[in-house]
Amino acid sequence: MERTVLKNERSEGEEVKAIYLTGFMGAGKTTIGKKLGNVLQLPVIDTDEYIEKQTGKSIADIFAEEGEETFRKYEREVLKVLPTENVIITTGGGMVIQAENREWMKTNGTVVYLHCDVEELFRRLEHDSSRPLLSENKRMQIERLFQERLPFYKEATVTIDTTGKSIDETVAEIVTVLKDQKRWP
Ligand SMILES: Nc1ncnc2c1ncn2[C@@H]1O[C@H](COP(=O)(O)OP(=O)(O)OP(=O)(O)O)[C@@H](O)[C@H]1O
Ligand SMILES: O=C(O)C1=C[C@@H](O)[C@@H](O)[C@H](O)C1
Ligand SMILES: [Mg+2]
Repeated sequence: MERTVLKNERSEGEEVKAIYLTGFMGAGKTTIGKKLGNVLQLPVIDTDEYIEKQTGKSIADIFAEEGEETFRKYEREVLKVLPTENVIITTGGGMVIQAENREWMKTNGTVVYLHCDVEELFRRLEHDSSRPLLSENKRMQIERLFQERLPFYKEATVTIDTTGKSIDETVAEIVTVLKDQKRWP
């Protein structure tokens, strides 16, 4: 994986630790991360998009041609080559399943878990066909994976419940919590 170096947009002494957004597929990490980046004036890197660029393949093709194990290896690698200051990193839904990744994110940044209940996740993902792990029995797969992963998501520094909230409301709540916890100046 190629290392990414960002132009430092914050003044010296103003560095903030990376903000990692975690959560289940459809929780809104990618969507909310982009808006949060606008509000906080921080660059945003999405690990799924980064892997797609580096490999020149879609996530679906990586799963189909190289298998999930290889995709998980790319996820481990990508975290290590991304900056750990002055950046928002929106992760793939399965980033937290590897202990090594959870440790890395906790050590190097603030981990913000975007929670969403299963009903709403299902509504958001019902007509989506881009996620290889939800290709059949979508409802059952969401419920099973969600229960399996919940303990890992809960290891986050901060949990934000997005259920029933608009994208803008969630963004505003993240900013408030980061400021309250002195994780954002
Ligand atoms: N209130 C809401 N908050 C977040 N997303 C919402 C909301 N309402 C609808 N959506 C839609 O749900 C989808 C969330 O998808 P998004 O790709 O951001 O999720 P993700 O967490 O990045 O998933 P993945 O783990 O697969 O990368 C988007 O299409 C978004 O427009
Ligand atoms: O939850 C998951 O395991 C995944 C989520 C997506 O972001 C992609 O990383 C991929 O579809 C796998
Ligand atoms: Mg995403």
